[in-house]
Amino acid sequence: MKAVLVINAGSSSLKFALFPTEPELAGSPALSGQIEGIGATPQLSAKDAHGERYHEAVKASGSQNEQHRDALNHLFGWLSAHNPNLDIVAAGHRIVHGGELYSAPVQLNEFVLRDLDGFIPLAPLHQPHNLRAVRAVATLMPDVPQVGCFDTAFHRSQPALAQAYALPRAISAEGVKRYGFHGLSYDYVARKLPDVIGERSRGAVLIAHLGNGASMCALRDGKSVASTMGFTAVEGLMMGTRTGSLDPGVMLYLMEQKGMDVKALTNLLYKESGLLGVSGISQDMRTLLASNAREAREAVDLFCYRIAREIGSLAAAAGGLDALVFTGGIGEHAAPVREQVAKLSAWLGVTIDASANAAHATRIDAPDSRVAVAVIPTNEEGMIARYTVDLLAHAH
Ligand SMILES: Nc1ncnc2c1ncn2[C@@H]1O[C@H](COP(=O)(O)OP(=O)(O)O)[C@@H](O)[C@H]1O
Ligand SMILES: CC(=O)OP(=O)(O)O
Ligand SMILES: [Mg+2]
Repeated sequence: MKAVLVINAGSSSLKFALFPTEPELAGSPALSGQIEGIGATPQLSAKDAHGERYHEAVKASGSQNEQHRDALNHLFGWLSAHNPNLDIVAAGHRIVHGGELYSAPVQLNEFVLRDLDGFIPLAPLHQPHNLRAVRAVATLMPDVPQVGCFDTAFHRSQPALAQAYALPRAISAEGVKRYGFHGLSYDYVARKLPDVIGERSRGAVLIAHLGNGASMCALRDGKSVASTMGFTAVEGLMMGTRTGSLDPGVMLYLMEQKGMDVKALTNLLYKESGLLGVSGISQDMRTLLASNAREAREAVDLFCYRIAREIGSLAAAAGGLDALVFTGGIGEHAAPVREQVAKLSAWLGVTIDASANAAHATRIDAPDSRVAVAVIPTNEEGMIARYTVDLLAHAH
């Protein structure tokens, strides 16, 4: 089987998919899955096109970085053992940060990788793992062309104003500006919009990508005009373990009064806060929704409140609100979160239908809702496969 291998490497997980290139890239993978729990007890789970499921433990030890390497080696061994005729013709990767240099997918080589190494400090939870996966494929399969697809690229259509921070010009000129992330997800959902909301897809649309990382994007005519994430993937919404927007004065206070250094602050902002920090129980929305603890309730309430506040802000950036779309693990599956966000956004004309919402229907707006409300499952891997095939087709 000739296939494109798609890799989406996160801080503790490695998502993968194989998309057959023949007879046509139909958009559905022959095999997809992930290795989760890298750094603790990594487990591989996958399912094939026939619905068969696979689960196995992954042997990995040592530091997080060593475990990532072990996980990749395990994945390649597993893929070839399960697909004896597998012929990987290309690899497509999610690369979180493309900075100002990369505003479209690009074929990866050592020079491009060196540019991308420069963005590691801007996305410490993602970029090093993304690039490690590219280099591992290059070592194992040196002849396989590889394509990088950037989370930041979709947002390069934003007006300069939406990308600006109120910093001195010299610092802004160095590239300290708002980039925005989850662009592969927004691009995928934006392409689906006309089928789901018709003409309104040309108007003011807000997409809420609520996963482990969470952000929102305002679109006009299908193009990004503003987003909640900025220079790094920590700004904006409250997330699984990330703070989202925080008064910068809090950081100065913690440095001055508590003696916290860069490492401690990075841990605090990226790993110890968000749903996990506020609840003290879990970063997993499923666990929090199932819990009776007051702290779990407070974490979910704050998560929804922050989304509703940002909806107001993005509606201002988009000049209105014609449609609100939920996607990502939480957006697609957590009906109580959608309900709470909709209630807080009633003043903007958002009303949802309780039974459609409970059933995770594609359209969940009530008949009298002024704003269309939709649930569109995202497919970052499918988007990467499409970009990869398109780019390589044009390269030859
Ligand atoms: N059925 C569900 N109900 C509520 N939350 C869910 C459900 N399924 C997944 N989630 C939540 O989705 C989040 C993970 O989202 P996902 O988009 O898969 O994350 P990632 O950013 O790692 O790709 C977790 O908080 C998880 O609890
Ligand atoms: C950019 C980002 O936050 O990604 P993820 O949702 O995969 O953590
Ligand atoms: Mg994600």
